[in-house]
Amino acid sequence: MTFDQSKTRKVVIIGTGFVGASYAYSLVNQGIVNELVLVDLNKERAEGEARDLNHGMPFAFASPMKIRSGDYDECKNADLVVITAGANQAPGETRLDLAAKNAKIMKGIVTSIMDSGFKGILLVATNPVDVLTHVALEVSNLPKERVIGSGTILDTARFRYLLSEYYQVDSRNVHAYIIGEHGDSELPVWSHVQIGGVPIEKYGKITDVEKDPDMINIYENVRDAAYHIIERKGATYYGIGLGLARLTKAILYNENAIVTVSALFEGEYGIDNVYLGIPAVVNEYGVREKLELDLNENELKKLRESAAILKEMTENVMPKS
Ligand SMILES: NC(=O)C1=CN([C@@H]2O[C@H](COP(=O)(O)OP(=O)(O)OC[C@H]3O[C@@H](n4cnc5c(N)ncnc54)[C@H](O)[C@@H]3O)[C@@H](O)[C@H]2O)C=CC1
Ligand SMILES: CC(=O)C(=O)O
Repeated sequence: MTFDQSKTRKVVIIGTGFVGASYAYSLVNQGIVNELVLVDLNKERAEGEARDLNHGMPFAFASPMKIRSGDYDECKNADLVVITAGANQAPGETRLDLAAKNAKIMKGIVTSIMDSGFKGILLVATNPVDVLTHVALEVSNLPKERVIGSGTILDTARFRYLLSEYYQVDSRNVHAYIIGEHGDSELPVWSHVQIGGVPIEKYGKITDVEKDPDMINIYENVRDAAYHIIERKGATYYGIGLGLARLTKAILYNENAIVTVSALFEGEYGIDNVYLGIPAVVNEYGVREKLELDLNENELKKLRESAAILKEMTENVMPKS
């Protein structure tokens, strides 16, 4: 794997807790950026993370990176700013329970980013990610293509992993999407699941995939994965750290990659003015296009229900200007 190093690629991470630090570590391992700046309310923490990461540089696989802690002025010439700051879930809490608290934090952070003169792409991971990406859009006034949420990238990865374990095939040969809310109302697009290009009902010799107990169990384990991990270790971070690195590569290397991000719906699937997880083509300009999946009636109904939940929550917490 070699990357074009002729261009400087600068990323600023806002929030260097579990998620921000895991993402930074993934970037270092994959050598995706040249310059990485860590910003946190807790400046000591950001500085400590920067020092620790720098000490791994002699072991890094790719070209050396410049890593430092800093402040919002660093966003001015950044290609990408990734927001991972804010409260995470306590055991038993839903992502939506964090909405009011994190919307206030998001407003302050995005205002500071924009005050720097930032003109790049904003990527949001803070939960509830769909709601907060919409807040980031409103506060930043950036074009909608350039305000992206990590959406269901992690849920889709969990889904592919669990299917790959069940069928004992490489997860990279499983094609499957989770769409809608990154949260309790998310849904699996069973009608489009393929193993090595073969539809799942044929591959798995299943008559009705939506009613199959093993497949329902897989979906429920995807939906509830964060709860299961938070009960055991307090937070989730490696999976999303790698997912954010994947999105970073898609953006900074103009990959036109199809990834399940949270993007603004504007009438697609009969859904308007709400951010939701959907497979989309992502490149250096942000979201180039959302895929128009041929959803069945049940999937469409569930997607619209998920959208309605998020829309109401977004309206409730959207900061007044
Ligand atoms: N989108 C996804 O798939 C996932 C999202 N998350 C979300 O990521 C967020 C962060 O989670 P963790 O890293 O585990 O939390 P954490 O508590 O470890 O880190 C949060 C960091 O944000 C910083 N912070 C708080 N307010 C700030 C502000 N105004 N400006 C700058 N920094 C500020 C804190 O000082 C802390 O270092 C949570 O909302 C969590 O739910 C977590 C996992 C997956
Ligand atoms: C915490 C969270 O959003 C997740 O692990 O999916």
